[in-house]
Parts: sequence; C-alpha cells; structure tokens
Amino acid sequence: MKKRIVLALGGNALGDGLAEQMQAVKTTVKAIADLIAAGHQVVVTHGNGPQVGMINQAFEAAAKADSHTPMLPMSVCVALSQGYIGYDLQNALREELLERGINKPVATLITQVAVNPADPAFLNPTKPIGSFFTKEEAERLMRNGHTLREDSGRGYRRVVASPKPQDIIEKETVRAMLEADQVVITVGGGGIPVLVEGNHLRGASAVIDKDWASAKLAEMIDADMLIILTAVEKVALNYGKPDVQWLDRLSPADAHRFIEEEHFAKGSMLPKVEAALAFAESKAGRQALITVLSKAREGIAGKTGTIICQ
Ligand SMILES: NC(=O)OP(=O)(O)O
Repeated sequence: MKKRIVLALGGNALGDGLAEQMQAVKTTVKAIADLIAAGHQVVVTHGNGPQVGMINQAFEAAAKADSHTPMLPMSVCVALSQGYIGYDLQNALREELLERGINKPVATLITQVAVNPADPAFLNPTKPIGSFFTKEEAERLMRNGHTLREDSGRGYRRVVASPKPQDIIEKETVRAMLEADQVVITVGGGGIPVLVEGNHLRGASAVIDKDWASAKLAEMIDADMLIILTAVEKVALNYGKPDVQWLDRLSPADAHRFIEEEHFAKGSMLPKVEAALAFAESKAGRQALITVLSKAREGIAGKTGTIICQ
C-alpha cells in the first residue's frame, strides 16, 4: 500500500563536516529514492546538531576577532543550517531520482516552528549542539558563560534550550507540494523556532528536537507513517547489556511503561520513542517506525525495525 511518509534522518545520515556531509548524503538518498520509486509520498526531515553548533561557533569566533562580523541569533543559525543541509540533500536526491528515470521536483522549504515562550525548556537547556570538548575545555568555556553538559559518555557539548513544537507555520505549503507530487525537505534541524506575536514571528534562541518536530509535522499533514532513522535497527530494553531485548512492536501502553521504567537513554533513544509514541497516539491507524536508514524499506513492509502503533 502506498503511504504518506515523514522520514526523519539522524546525524549518521549526514556525516560530520562539509566534505563528509556531501559524501554521506549520496548513500542516504539511495534509501530515500527506493521509497519514492516504490510509490510512497515522502517528506524528508533531518537533524542539525553538529551543523548548527559549527555555524554558531564560527560566527562567535569571527565576531570576537572582527567587530564588523555580527553574532548570529540561534534562530538564524538554524535557518542557515536548514539551507546548507537542504542544499546538499536536494541536489543528491534530485540526481539519484534522475538517474533512475524519475523526474520529480525536489525542494527544501525553509520552515518555521512555533514554540511556547512559557515552555520550561527555556529555563533548562538540554539540547547538545556542535563539537565535543574535553572536561578541561568545557570548564574553560563554562567560566566564559557557556552551558555545557556531558553527552552520552562521548565528551562535553554546548547545550541550548529545546522547547516542544506547537505548530508548523508552513504546513500548508508542505501539503501543497505533496499534492503537486513534489518531494519536500522540511523542518530541518527541528525547524526555525519562532514565537508568535500577532502577525509577527520572532526568532527564539533554541534548537527544537527534530524527532519531535517531525512527529508534529506528520500529525499536521496527516501522514500514515513517521519513520525515525537512527544508528540501531530496533529499539531495545537493557541496551548494551547481555540480556538485551530487541523490540519488534510496541503498543502505546508498553511504550509508556518502558519510558516510566527509564529503559531509554535521555537525549538519545528516549526522545525518539516519545516522539514516535506521540504520533502513534494522535490517531488510530498511524504508525511510527524506528530503524536504520538501510532497513527503512523492510521496516515499512513490517519485516524489521520497531513499530509503535495503537
Ligand atoms: N535539531 C536536532 O534534533 O538535531 P540533531 O538530531 O542532530 O540533534
């Protein structure tokens, strides 16, 4: 059955750095093109943690060295990351489709996502961005007013506020592009966070979680399936332990229970399961799939990955 799918790409689909990203997307788009060739309507979303951190740090360093260079607000850094990642993705996907004889327009939509100014996330930054630092480097940066946290045993990273998405401002444009049989890359990096002030949208200093933004988009465009791509084929209980238990299917009740029992790592699998659950619970028949990019097609066919549905 042909489905309307929101496909959320994780960091490993994009690689690190400019040259690596251009190379990584060439593999990534093959899996996306497989889904399009199978007749599915595909909306591509993606993260931006390393890229938005790089942009932010580069402008900060340049502004310190040269008073003519501005410090960029985080909302503008997210906008730049959407453009830069989307540019690589749309060109690679366009080329891959043309090589398969599929002549479909592919475009990146600069997308804004409304957040609540009273979201408690603004008072408690948790979203890691940019490169990793040693403990000593992190302590020096913290003395200079930055907030850093240890990230999953891999080193220290800067953290920023990550409020929950409330509305996708350009949702009608996404829908129109889908109905015109176009492929759209949207809510990149979780979308540009904005505060709605009457007719004015004011950029907020935050980076929205791309899995939560993708779930909100999937709900708003009435997608059949949300696919969250990550580094593992399935969600697991006791991950990394001898008694690891891989999960094929999760009911919302089980997903809630496993979240309460703290089976999923914060800042890693937890937001993916929570976002997938939110989409699956939003309407009967909606399915969320968590798997690796190379298994997406098998996952849609129910052969692998973890499916969350009512
Ligand atoms: N915005 C966002 O969630 O990016 P990452 O997935 O790269 O952290």
